[in-house]
Amino acid sequence: MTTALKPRRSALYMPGSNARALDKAKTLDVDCLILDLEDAVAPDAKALARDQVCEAVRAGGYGHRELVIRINGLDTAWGAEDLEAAIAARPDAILVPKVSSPADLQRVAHRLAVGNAPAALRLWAMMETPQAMLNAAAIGAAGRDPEVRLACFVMGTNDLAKETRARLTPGRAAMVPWLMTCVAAARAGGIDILDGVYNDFNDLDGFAAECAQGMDMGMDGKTLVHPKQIEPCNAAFSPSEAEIAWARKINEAFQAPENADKGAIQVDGRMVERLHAEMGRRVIAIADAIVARG
Ligand SMILES: CC(C)(COP(=O)(O)OP(=O)(O)OC[C@H]1O[C@@H](n2cnc3c(N)ncnc32)[C@H](O)[C@@H]1OP(=O)(O)O)[C@@H](O)C(=O)NCCC(=O)NCCSC(=O)C[C@H](O)C(=O)O
Ligand SMILES: [Mg+2]
Repeated sequence: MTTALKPRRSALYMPGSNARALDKAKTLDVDCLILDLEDAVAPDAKALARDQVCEAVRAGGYGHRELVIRINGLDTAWGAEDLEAAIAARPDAILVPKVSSPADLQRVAHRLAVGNAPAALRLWAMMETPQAMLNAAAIGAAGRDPEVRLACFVMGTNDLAKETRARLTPGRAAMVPWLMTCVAAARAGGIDILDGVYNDFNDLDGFAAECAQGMDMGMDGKTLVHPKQIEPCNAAFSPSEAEIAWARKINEAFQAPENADKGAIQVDGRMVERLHAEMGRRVIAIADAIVARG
């Protein structure tokens, strides 16, 4: 299923056990909030986190921000209860951790159907296991199955590093093949994809470099661990004024009567095809959606 065009430049994780962070999130200029019940929450705090997160989602007050609850895996002691509580709370999406096959998503989707979850509630999938890298195409293909409701991949580079023993180095050479495999799988499935987190949140230069790399890779946005990463992330994943101007220029050029029957034309000394105009229309739509979101 093709998701509606919405900016997902920045997605901030926050531990569901941190009431202060849940409140503060209402003031942060972030596109998505991932309210975490999984790895950011200690076992003793799981029930408290579930209650706080579901109450916060029910109470609302988060404005344009897309609300996503990350549940624990269904193979854990908390997963089934998290899922039922999340369905009842009605967030925009439920993020399923450690997805390794389409069956992992189908199981959750079945619970959504049985629990009469609202039609608008989507599934997001954490891509963070070695099996997920090997099954990326099949998992992404679930995006074409309306019953699964899959809308977005989220790269879990910390778990991926742990499970594969690959190192997270500047430039992420070891991760690039997996990141690009998942970008291709997401696009084939018609869904969005968000890049993994940058743990060293005080290193804003390193963070900016990784945002630029994610943008070059085709990521729709990046997941974040700290509020200070939001502003540079939004800037990196927003179309620049120059990109918007170029997009408008090539669309206007193709609309000119003399170009009506042409597939390729010259604009400012560069060859431009209709596919570039199509790409430009997406840039303009994203820019308009960012403005509309306020
Ligand atoms: C890393 C942190 C624990 C640091 O927290 P803290 O020591 O409180 O930092 P600061 O003093 O600098 O905080 C300043 C203020 O900002 C608020 N804050 C901090 N982080 C967040 C946040 N994530 N969301 C909302 N608000 C936040 C503090 O409350 C302070 O506010 P104030 O009191 O008004 O001054 C912390 O940043 C943190 O917990 N980050 C998120 C950790 C997390 O969720 N991790 C799990 C996801 S990462 C992952 O697992 C990805 C994937 O699965 C994979 O495998 O890769
Ligand atoms: Mg993880």
